[in-house]
Amino acid sequence: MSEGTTSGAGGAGATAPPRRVRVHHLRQAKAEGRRLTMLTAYDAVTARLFDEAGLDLLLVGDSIGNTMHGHATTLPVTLDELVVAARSVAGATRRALVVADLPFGSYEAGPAQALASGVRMLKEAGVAAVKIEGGTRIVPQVEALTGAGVPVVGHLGFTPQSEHLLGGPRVQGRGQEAADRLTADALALQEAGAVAVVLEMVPAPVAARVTEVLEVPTIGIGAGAACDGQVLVWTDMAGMTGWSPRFARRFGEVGAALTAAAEAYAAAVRDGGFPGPEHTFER
Ligand SMILES: Nc1nc(=O)c2c([nH]1)NC[C@@H]1CN(c3ccc(C(=O)N[C@@H](CCC(=O)O)C(=O)O)cc3)CN21
Ligand SMILES: CC(C)C(=O)C(=O)O
Ligand SMILES: [Mg+2]
Repeated sequence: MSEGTTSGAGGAGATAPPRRVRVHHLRQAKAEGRRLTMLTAYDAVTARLFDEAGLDLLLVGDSIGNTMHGHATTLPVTLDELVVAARSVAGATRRALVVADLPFGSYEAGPAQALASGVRMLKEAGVAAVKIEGGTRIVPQVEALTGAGVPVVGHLGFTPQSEHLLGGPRVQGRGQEAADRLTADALALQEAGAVAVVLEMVPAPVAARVTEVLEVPTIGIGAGAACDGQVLVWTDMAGMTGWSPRFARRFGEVGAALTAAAEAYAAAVRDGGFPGPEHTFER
């Protein structure tokens, strides 16, 4: 889905902003067979880089808890924390559609709670959609958000906010009954108004079937190649971590590059090579 990166085609000049990806483009991309690309981002620095790289969607994930705040799970992340991160991402993004997770405890109580949290994300952070975990049990929340103009992305399969209930990071939807339940959940989310559904740690044939029956796109993470799009946690994608889930691929060694830059800086300070005359105000 890269058509929006060619800006200025209408004669508006080289400085015309790229066309913004919007929620109605998601179904359109699926119908036209264009794969959707999504990465997490937690701050303005990475959001600008990923937006310039042409990513279609950026997810301000509650994985910020693991990746940036050093928690073992996503559970401690608060709505206040995620609103700050989402505001940074949305403010630094020109083309990508920005989606923010609603964190654990900010939507489960019911439609009113979900709506209050979703409205904060659009009003205070300026994102275009929110993502919530769960199927049939959160349909009232999806309906309330959608009805109020807050687009919702669903999230099925392994849902990290329920990891204690699920017994850890486990593949979900194995076996006929579980696969049928997952498919029914996906259809229920779409019926309630979800604009896309993330499938995490789902057997590839099950994700393929869900992708086939849905009109809205599926975005997979550990869910095989048949999904309409893919999402990864950026620190896994860029090689920032020692360990990553099996479903992630390192597309770079940014962690090693950053360590090398920091070492070079420290060495130059120690040996007097930095700052040089060009970095110095003589008067
Ligand atoms: N860095 C990072 N990457 C992620 O993809 C991610 C997060 N953090 N935090 C939020 C959730 C949690 N996720 C996780 C967490 C752990 C595993 C894990 O331990 N997987 C094992 C076993 C999987 C199995 O075969 O059952 C693995 O080896 O990949 C997977 C996904 C995915 N999300
Ligand atoms: C792994 C993705 C889908 C997510 O929810 C997150 O990064 O929080
Ligand atoms: Mg998440």
